Amino acid sequence: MLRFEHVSKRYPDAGEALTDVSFHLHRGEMAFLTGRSGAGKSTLLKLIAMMEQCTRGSVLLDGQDITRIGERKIPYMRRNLGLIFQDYKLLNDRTVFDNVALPLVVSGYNHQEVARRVRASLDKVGLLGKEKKHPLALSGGEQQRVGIARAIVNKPKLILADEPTGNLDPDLSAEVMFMFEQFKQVGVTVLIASHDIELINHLGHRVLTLDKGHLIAS
Ligand SMILES: Nc1ncnc2c1ncn2[C@@H]1O[C@H](COP(=O)(O)OP(=O)(O)OP(=O)(O)O)[C@@H](O)[C@H]1O
Repeated sequence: MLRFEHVSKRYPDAGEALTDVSFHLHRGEMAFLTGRSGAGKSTLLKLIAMMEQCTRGSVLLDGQDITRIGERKIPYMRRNLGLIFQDYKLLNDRTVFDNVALPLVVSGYNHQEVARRVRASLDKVGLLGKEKKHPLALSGGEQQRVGIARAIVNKPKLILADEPTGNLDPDLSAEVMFMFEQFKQVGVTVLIASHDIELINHLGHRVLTLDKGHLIAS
C-alpha cells in the first residue's frame, strides 16, 4: 500500500535527513515510526504527504510513484491521506463542524453530503453534539479528536500522525490509540510518529526505527 524504495532526502544547506530508506506497509497495517529528535520522522511523513520531495528513490502509494506526479495531481492524491498533528492545527475561529468539514468543502462536496459525512466522523470520535463549539472551548483530548475527525472525513486509505499524543496524558493517549486501532480494523493503513516508547511497546504493533536518517529496524 505504501512503499519506500531507497529513499534519501537532503535539505538545501543541511546534511541528509534520510538515507536509503526502504520499507513496505500493507493495507490495514498499523505501524509506529520512532527515533530520537532529528532522526527524520517528520521528514519521512512529509514525503508521503507530498509536502517535501525526496532527493533519491521512490515513494509508492497504491503502486503510484508520488515523487513523480505533477503538481496539479497533488491535491487529488492527498485525498487518500488523513493527516494528524501534535498541535491539532485547528482553526480556532471556526466551529468544530466547520473544522471537520474543511477537507470536504475543498473537495467540492454538496451541503447535504458535507453535513452527513461530518456527523459520521464526529460520531466515530465520540464528539457528536459538539459541532457548534469552538476548539478552544474543548479539552486537549477533544481537540485532538476533532483533528482526527477532520483527518478521516474524506475516508482516507492512509492516516499519518505526527506525535498525535505529544500533548495528552496517558489515559487520553490510550484513547487516541484505540481510535487508530479501530481505523486499522476497517482496512485503513496507519503510520504514527511517536517518541512514546512505553505506549508503543504496550500496544505491540510494528515499529520502524530511524537513527540519523537510517532505518535501523522495521
Ligand atoms: N526544512 C528544513 N530545512 C533544513 N533542514 C531540515 C528541515 N527540516 C528538517 N531538517 C533537518 O532534517 C533532520 C531531520 O529532521 P526531522 O524534523 O525530520 O526529525 P524528527 O525525527 O521528526 O525530529 P523531532 O522528533 O524533533 O520532530 C534534522 O537534522 C533537521 O534539522
